Amino acid sequence: MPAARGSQSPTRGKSNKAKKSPSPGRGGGSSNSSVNGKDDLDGIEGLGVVGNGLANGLAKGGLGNPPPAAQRARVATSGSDRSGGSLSDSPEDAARPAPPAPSGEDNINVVVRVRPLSQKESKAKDNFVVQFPGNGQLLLEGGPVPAGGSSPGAGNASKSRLFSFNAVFEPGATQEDLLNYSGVRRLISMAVEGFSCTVFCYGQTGSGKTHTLTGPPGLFDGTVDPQSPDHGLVCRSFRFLFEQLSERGDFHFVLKASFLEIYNEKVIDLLNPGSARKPLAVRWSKKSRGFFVENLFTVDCETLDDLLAVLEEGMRNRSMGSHGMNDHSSRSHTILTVHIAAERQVSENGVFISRQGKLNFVDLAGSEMTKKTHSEGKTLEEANNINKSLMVLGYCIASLSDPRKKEKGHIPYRDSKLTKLLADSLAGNGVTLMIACISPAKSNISESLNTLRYAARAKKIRTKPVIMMDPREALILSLKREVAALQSENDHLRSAIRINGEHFGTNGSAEVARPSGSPPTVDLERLAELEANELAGLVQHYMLENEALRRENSDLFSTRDILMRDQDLVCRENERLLKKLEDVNSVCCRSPIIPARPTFSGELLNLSLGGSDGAAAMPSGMPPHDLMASSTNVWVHPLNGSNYSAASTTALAGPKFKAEILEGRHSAKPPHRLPDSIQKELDKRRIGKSMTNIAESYRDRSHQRHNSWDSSKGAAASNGGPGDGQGLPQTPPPAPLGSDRRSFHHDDEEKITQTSLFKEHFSETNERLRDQGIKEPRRTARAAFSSPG
Ligand SMILES: Nc1ncnc2c1ncn2[C@@H]1O[C@H](COP(=O)(O)OP(=O)(O)OP(=O)(O)O)[C@@H](O)[C@H]1O
Repeated sequence: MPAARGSQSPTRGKSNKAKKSPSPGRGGGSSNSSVNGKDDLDGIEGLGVVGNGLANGLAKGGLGNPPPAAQRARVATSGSDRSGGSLSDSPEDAARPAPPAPSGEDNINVVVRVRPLSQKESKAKDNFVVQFPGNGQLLLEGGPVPAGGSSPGAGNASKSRLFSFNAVFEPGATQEDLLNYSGVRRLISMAVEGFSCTVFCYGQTGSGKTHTLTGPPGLFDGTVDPQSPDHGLVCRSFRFLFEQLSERGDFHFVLKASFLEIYNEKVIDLLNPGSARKPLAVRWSKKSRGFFVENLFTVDCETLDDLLAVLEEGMRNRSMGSHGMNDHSSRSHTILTVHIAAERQVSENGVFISRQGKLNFVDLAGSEMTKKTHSEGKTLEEANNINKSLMVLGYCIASLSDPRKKEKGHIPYRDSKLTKLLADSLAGNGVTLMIACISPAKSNISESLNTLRYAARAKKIRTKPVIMMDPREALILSLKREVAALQSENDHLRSAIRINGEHFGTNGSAEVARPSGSPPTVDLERLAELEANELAGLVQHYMLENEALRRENSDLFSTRDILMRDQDLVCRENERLLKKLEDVNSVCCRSPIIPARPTFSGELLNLSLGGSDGAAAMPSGMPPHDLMASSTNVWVHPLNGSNYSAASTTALAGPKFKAEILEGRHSAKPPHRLPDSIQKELDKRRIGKSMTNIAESYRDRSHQRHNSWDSSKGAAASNGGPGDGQGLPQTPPPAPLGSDRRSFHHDDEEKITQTSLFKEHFSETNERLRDQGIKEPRRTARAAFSSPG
C-alpha cells in the first residue's frame, strides 16, 4: 500500500434516521420454498438445482464470455442447508478478468437476486412464484396477462415467463455467494487495471437492494464488526480490493472515496453533509466529457479500515424512512465511489504511467406503488421523486437497449441527476454489473415482472470499456511497446547472424573468407535426414562461399570498370593522333614539293636503314633520288587508300584497329612516333632534296627528268597524245597505283618556257625557305604554288 498521503477521516456522525432493527436472518423464512424445477419445465435444461437456494446460471457468462463452470455448476449449499454439496469450481474462476471482446464492446452484466419471503409475506401465506430452472434462468409464474393476451382455453388469466440472466441467486444464496458468482470480483480487478466499473442494485422497495450491497439494517449502528457475515457486497469488495492491491507490488496505488446520495433530486455529500445538508451541483466536464458533482468530498483511504469508515459514515448519514412495505427503506439513491489511481515507473529516467480506475456502488431507492406503501406527505414526495428518477432511468435503459434509438443519439440522461451520474456506467467506457433484486411473493409479482423486464433490457446495453489514462502516458506506453517490439526484432536478427556464423565483425561488415576445402557433397534425397548441426554447417559453408564469390565478383566488376576507362582514354588519344596524321598527309599531298608524311612503315624503314639520315645508309650504286623514292618518297594520297603503304596507315585508323585495341591485341599505346626534332630534320632534308631534284630536272633539257607529279601529262606525252602546250604547270592529279610517276616527255618549246618560269619561281622559293629556316615548310610550299595560277 502507498505511504500515508494525509488522509482525511470522514466525520463520524450517526444518522438520525439509521435505526437498528433485528436481522431477518440469512436465508429468510422462505428459503425452503425454492424449487427444483417443475414438470412443465421439461425440456429446459436445468443444472440440478438441488435443495435450497443458491446461485445458478450465468447462462452466458460475465462480460460476454462463456459462463464460468463454477456458476453453471450446481451448488448444494443453501441458506438452510449448507452441508449438502460443494462448489464445483473455485470462486476465483468467476472473478478472473475476462479478455476483451473482439469488438471492444461488452454487454452490461445482469444478475438477479431473489430474496426470501419476508416474515410479513410468510404470515400472509403469500405464494412463492419464482422458479429456478437453472442455467441462469428464472421463471416467473402466474404473472398478469397483458390486455387481450389470454389465449382461448387458457383457463385462469396468468402466464409464466422465463428470463435468462448472467446469474440468478436463489433466496438461500449468501452474501459471499454474491461476491463470488456475480462477477464483481472481475469488476474489481478491472478497476485496478484502470477501468471505470459500476455495480448497481435495482428493484422495488423492500426487495433486498440495500441488504445485498451493504447488509441488513442496523449493521452500521454502533460498533461495526468488520468480520460479520452479514456484510454485503461493498464491504467484501473492499477486502477483495485490498487483496488485489497487495498482489500488485509493481504499482503505487492511491485510493480516494466519496459517498453521496440523491435525495429528492438533490445531491447530498454523505461524508460531509453539514447541518444544512446543502445540495451540491452536478456539472458537465468538457475535459472528461462526463457529469461530475462539484465540491464533493473525497477521502484518502490508505487502509481497509479507512474504506470501511467511509462506508459506515455514509450509511449513517443516508436518508432512511419507513413505509408500509419496508421499515428501513432507503429514501434516496446512494453512490459510493472508490477512485483507484495506479502509478508505475516505466523507465529509469523517471517516466511514470498512471491509470485512473473507479469502482461505483449504486444503491437505488426502490420503486414503490404509493397505494401499497401508503405513502403520504414527505414520504409521498420522496416516492414521487424516486419513481420519477427511476422512470428516467428506465427510459435511458430502454433507449440504450434499442440499437435504433441508440443510433439516433438522444438518451435522456439530463432528465434526472441519477441518470446524469450513471450515464458513463450505462453506455460509456465503463464496465457495469446490474443486480436486479426481486421479491418472490405473489403479491409483488407485477413489480417483480417490471424489474425483470428492466433487467432484461439492461442486458442488451453494450458499453465500450477503456482504460482511463492520460493521453500522453498512453502515448508513452505505446511508444514503449514499439521500442520493445523493435528491440526484440533486433535481438532476433542478432541471434540469427550469430547462428549463421562468427565471421561477422563487430562493425557489422562481413569479413569475407572463402570456405576452406571443397564443399561437402550432399545427397539431396538425404537432406531431410541430416542432423541440425550438419545442416547448419552446410549452410554456413555455402554462405561463406557465397560471400567470397560476391566479394570476388565485386572486385572483378571494379577492375573491369577501371580497364574500360583506360581503354576509352587510349582510344580517344589514338583517334586524335590519327586525325593529326591525316591532316599532315592531306597538306602534303597538295604540295608539289613537300612529300607526304612517310608512312608508318616507311619511317621505320628509314630508321632501320640509317637512323636519322637515311642517305648515309644507302646501298652503294643506287642513285640517291631512287633511293629516296624507294624508301621515303612513297607518295600517298590520303583519299586513295588502295596504296599498300597508305593502307598500312589508314587501315590502322579504321574500326578494325579500334576493335583490336579494345580486344587487347594491340598495345593501347599510340603508334610509334619520331621525336619532333628528328621529324623536323627529316622534313627539312626531304624538302631540300626535292627542291634540288626539281631544279636539276628543269635545268636539264635532255627531257630525261624525273618528276613526281604531272604523271597524267607525262603519261599522255609518252603515249603521243597532245599536251596542253600552254600556261603554267598544273598541279598533277594523283597517279594511279602502279603507274610510273617519274617518266614522261615534254615538247622542247613548251619545256623551255616552263622551265624558265619554274626556275625563277623555285629559286625564289628556295631562298625564302632557307631564310625562314624552314619553320613553316608546308605553308610556304602552298603559298608558292598558289601564286602562279
Ligand atoms: N437475501 C436476503 N436474505 C435475507 N433477508 C433479506 C434479503 N434481502 C432482503 N432482506 C431483508 O428484506 C428487508 C428489505 O430489504 P432492503 O431494505 O435491503 O430492501 P431495499 O430493496 O433496499 O428496500 P428500499 O428500496 O426500500 O430501500 C430487509 O429487512 C432485509 O434484511
